[in-house]
Amino acid sequence: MMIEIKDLKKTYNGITVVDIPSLQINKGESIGLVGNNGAGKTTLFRIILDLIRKDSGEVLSKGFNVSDTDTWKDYTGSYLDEGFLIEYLTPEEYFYYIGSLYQVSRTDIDVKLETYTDFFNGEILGKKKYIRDLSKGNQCKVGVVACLMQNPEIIMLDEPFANIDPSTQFRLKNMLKQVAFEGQITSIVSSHDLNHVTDVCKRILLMEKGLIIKDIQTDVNTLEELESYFSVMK
Ligand SMILES: Nc1ncnc2c1ncn2[C@@H]1O[C@H](COP(=O)(O)OP(=O)(O)OP(=O)(O)O)[C@@H](O)[C@H]1O
Repeated sequence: MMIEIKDLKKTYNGITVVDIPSLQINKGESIGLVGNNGAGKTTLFRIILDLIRKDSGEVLSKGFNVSDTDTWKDYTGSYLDEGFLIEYLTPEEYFYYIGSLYQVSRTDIDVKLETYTDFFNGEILGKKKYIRDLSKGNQCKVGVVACLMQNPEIIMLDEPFANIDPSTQFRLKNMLKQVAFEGQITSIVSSHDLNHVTDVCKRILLMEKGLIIKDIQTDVNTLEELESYFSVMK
């Protein structure tokens, strides 16, 4: 078991924004998290990463409570927003810094960066630009690649497709599919793009008002099922 959630509740001003009595995510699963604006996806991510306080319940990562332990940080790669980057560094400096935290040498970082040449599309490396001066989409690319540089056992990405161009979406999908195919890395990816998540993720969690109202193993009918749910909601 990679992640286990028990009796989790979070409220803001008396309104419940996350309410998950029980959820288990197994090692190697690829999870797509969908739900309309305000459904609670980002809040759930932040609770799993121990970035915000929950009202009750617990999140266990490989059996250990994320609020009481730090070991999960060694194998958890996440990119939720630009706040996860260090904006006064260039992308290279940032990748080396991440490498130094995770015992990955500069040479190994350079070798890995070679494999992202197409993904970066000539706009990230060698530009002597600080991360703060990159476009939002390019910042997202840096954040996603930084996650993968950490040799993580689990990656968590919040709307990674939102600001990236169609070619990069395609490449990111292939990267995530590869990760899912290899089955070594557990992934949780939120998206408003139902095509992307059903294409990439083998299991879809649908959130509405803090609740997980559908938990589906992706099959040929899943896209249609989700589309009909969201069209009813309009
Ligand atoms: N710091 C906060 N104070 C008060 N309410 C908050 C706070 N953070 C989130 N919320 C509320 O919690 C609910 C869930 O928000 P959340 O950002 O988790 O949704 P989401 O599913 O990620 O939405 P989106 O698709 O728009 O990113 C929303 O109603 C939001 O307004």
